[in-house]
This record gives sequence, C-alpha cells and structure tokens, in this order.
Amino acid sequence: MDATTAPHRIPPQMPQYGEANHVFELMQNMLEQLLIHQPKDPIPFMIDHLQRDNDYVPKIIILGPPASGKTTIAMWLAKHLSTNLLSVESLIAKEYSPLAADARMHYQKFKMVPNMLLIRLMQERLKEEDCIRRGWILDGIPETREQALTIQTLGISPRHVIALSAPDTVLIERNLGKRIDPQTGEIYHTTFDWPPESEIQNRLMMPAGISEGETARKLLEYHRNIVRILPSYPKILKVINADQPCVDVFYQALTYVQTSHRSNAPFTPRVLLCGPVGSGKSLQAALLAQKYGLINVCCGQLLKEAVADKSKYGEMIQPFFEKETAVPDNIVMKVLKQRLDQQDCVERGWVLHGFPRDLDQAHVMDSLGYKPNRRLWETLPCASIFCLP
Ligand SMILES: Nc1ncnc2c1ncn2[C@@H]1O[C@H](COP(=O)(O)OP(=O)(O)OP(=O)(O)O)[C@@H](O)[C@H]1O
Ligand SMILES: Nc1nc2c(ncn2[C@@H]2O[C@H](COP(=O)(O)OP(=O)(O)O)[C@@H](O)[C@H]2O)c(=O)[nH]1
Repeated sequence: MDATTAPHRIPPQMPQYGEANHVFELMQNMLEQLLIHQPKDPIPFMIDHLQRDNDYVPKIIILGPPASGKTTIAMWLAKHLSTNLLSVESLIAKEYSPLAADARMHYQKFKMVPNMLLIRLMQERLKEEDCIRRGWILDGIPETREQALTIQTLGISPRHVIALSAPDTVLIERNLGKRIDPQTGEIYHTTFDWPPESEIQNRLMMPAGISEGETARKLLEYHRNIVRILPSYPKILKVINADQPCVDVFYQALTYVQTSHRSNAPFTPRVLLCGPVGSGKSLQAALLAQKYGLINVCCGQLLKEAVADKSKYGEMIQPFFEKETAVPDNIVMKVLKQRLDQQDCVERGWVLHGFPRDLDQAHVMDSLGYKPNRRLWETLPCASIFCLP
C-alpha cells in the first residue's frame, strides 16, 4: 500500500500538544459554560471566557456536621490558596446590599435564610471580580439538596467537594470547647487549639448555639440533609475523617484540592519506570504492557537487537559492546527515537525502562520531546539487590 492510499496517520505531535496545553479541558470547560449560560452571541462569550482564564482557580465546597471543623479548614485553605471564603454569615453580613439586609432580618428572626435568597446572595458575590480571578470556597453551603441543585443549575460548579465526618458524640463534646476571637473571627478551642497570647485568650468569646442540646439538634438536621446533598457530587467528592488533629485534616484537604481530576480527554500513557538493577522494572513493565496494551520498550534490549540485526546503529554500538563500555547517549537516543516514533508507540503509548540512567540522558530525552506522563520509581534495599538470583 503506497503513501497515497495508506490510512491517514495522526502526527505524534498533535496529541502531545493537546495534552501539554490542556486543549481538551479548555474546550470542555468553555462548552460547559456555553451550555449553562446560553449567551445570545456565543463568540464574545467564548472570547471573554478564554481571556478570563480562570478554569483552574479554586472552586471548593466544604461540608460537614457542626464542630467538624469545616470553618476552621475553610479559613486555613482560603489563606493558603489566597482565595475567597464564602459562608452564610459572610454573605448576609455584606454592607449596602438590600438582599443581604433582607437575609439578615430572616436570619435574626428564624436562624435561617430562605433558599432562593441565599442562592441569589451567593450568585451576586461569585460574580464579583475577586471571586472570578481568585476562586472561592463555600463553607457549609449547600445546606439542602434544593440548594445543591439550584447551585448546579446556575452553573456554579465546584471542582472539589470535601465532606468532613466524625462521630456525633465527639462533635457534641468538641463543640463545648469552641471559642471565637471577636476581633479577627479566628476560631479556637479550649482543649485542642488554645492561643498562646494572653491578650487573645482574654478576649475569646463562647459563641451561641454550642450547648449539647443545640449541637445535637443541628446534627439531626445535618444528617437529614447531607445524605441527599452528597449524591449531587459523585465524581468530585472526598470524605475526610475529622476525628483527628486539625492539621492532619487540613493537609489531607489541601492535598485533595490541589489534585486535578481526570478529564475525558483522550489519554495516551507514556510511562517511565526507573529504579536500581533488580528492582523489578522489566517485570513491572511487562505486566503494565500486558494490562494496558502499552508497548514495552526496554532500552538495553533495543541496543542488543540493533547489534544483532547489524543495522546502521548496530554497527555503531558493536564496538562499545565489545569493549564493554557505555554506549554514547546520542547513539542510544537515536535508537530510542526510532522506536518511540513508530506508529504503535504513538497510538498505544509506551512503558520505557533502562533509560534514562542519569540526568544528562533525562535532559536529552526531554529536549527531544519525549515527556512521560506517568513516572514510577522502584526502590529496593541494597542488601536485597545482592540477594537476587
Ligand atoms: N480536627 C479537630 N480536632 C479538634 N478540634 C477541632 C478540629 N476541628 C475543629 N476543631 C475545633 O472544633 C470547634 C468547631 O470548629 P469549626 O467551627 O471550624 O467547626 P464547624 O464545622 O465550622 O462548626 P459549625 O458548623 O458549628 O460552625 C472549634 O473550636 C475548632 O477549634
Ligand atoms: N521477590 C521479588 N522478586 C522480584 C520482584 N520483581 C522482580 N523480581 C525478580 O527480581 C529479578 C530482577 O527483576 P527485573 O524485572 O529483571 O529487574 P530490573 O533489573 O529492574 O529490570 C528477577 O528474577 C525477578 O523475577 C518482586 O516484586 N519481588
């Protein structure tokens, strides 16, 4: 079959460009916003969306029962990520907003804000420039499934949802020790998080609604609602045990919100297996290749085959094999390039082992555009290596 009738081959650079520049995710996010907002004229909307470039700012929801620490964790995350923290209290405290004044009145009278009023307040806040540019964290919102569904319909899509959980008995006990600094709004605890400064200690206040009875009532309300809220976030939800030190909860939450979810983008695995001799690279490479249909590329094997085939590169490699000296990087890279550019590696992906062996080789590989998107390092105690058969 000559070149004019051969099937069209996608050049390897195309999928790699798309992957390196997140083109698929970019288009997917823009399409999502287009379908949600349905602008009269899509073109200016798309231009504005792309120029805003805020697909990767934090968009986080933190849920949890009373005293689980969601406000504490949300405040720490907001500081660490330099993003905006939105809670019912902060939304209704907004000045010069008739909506907020109306919400405050409801909150003072009934200790709650009607769903639609809260959603409109939140929508108003999320449209502000700082939320668009630096993202947001919703602390304890949504409180009901109706709110969750309305938020989704309005196109307010979180990228990460964290649900804290802890036994009710722990939370009732814990809430009794809650204290708030009226000046900074910081949250402390008489046992778990007591400020060292006596000046702060002296001004701490006991917030309302932390008695055993009130916490138990809030817990009942929370359990009734949360089971209907969480199914709204099947693929972006992480439940974290809050019955552990606050700092541990924080770092688990931070690690999660800093991971990006797998998109629907086509993905060609390019796996690099590194590790000392005998660490099992060849075995794991064979298993990975078999399980995922990847091409198993063993650098040492490639060089041996080149010599055995007496190819152009084989003749260059032969003398180094005979002298038992290292084959120069440029020759190794040429043999590797020839293999990795073959259609099967481009289409199915590869698992490479035995190269690179040092930083220079790694730089050469990177400079030629062979960028693995999964890197696995196998370690082994030296003693075990010498015991291998
Ligand atoms: N992991 C933790 N271990 C011990 N104490 C904690 C932990 N997380 C929070 N606390 C303490 O528990 C109290 C309640 O924390 P916080 O107000 O953040 O919880 P919350 O879920 O926002 O509660 P609420 O919904 O009632 O506002 C605070 O005194 C806080 O210092
Ligand atoms: N016990 C044990 N042996 C292994 C494991 N993986 C590989 N081996 C054995 O260790 C030896 C070296 O494995 P190999 O895959 O060639 O290591 P490489 O040098 O890193 O490629 C072989 O005899 C393997 O059967 C493992 O996970 N556990």
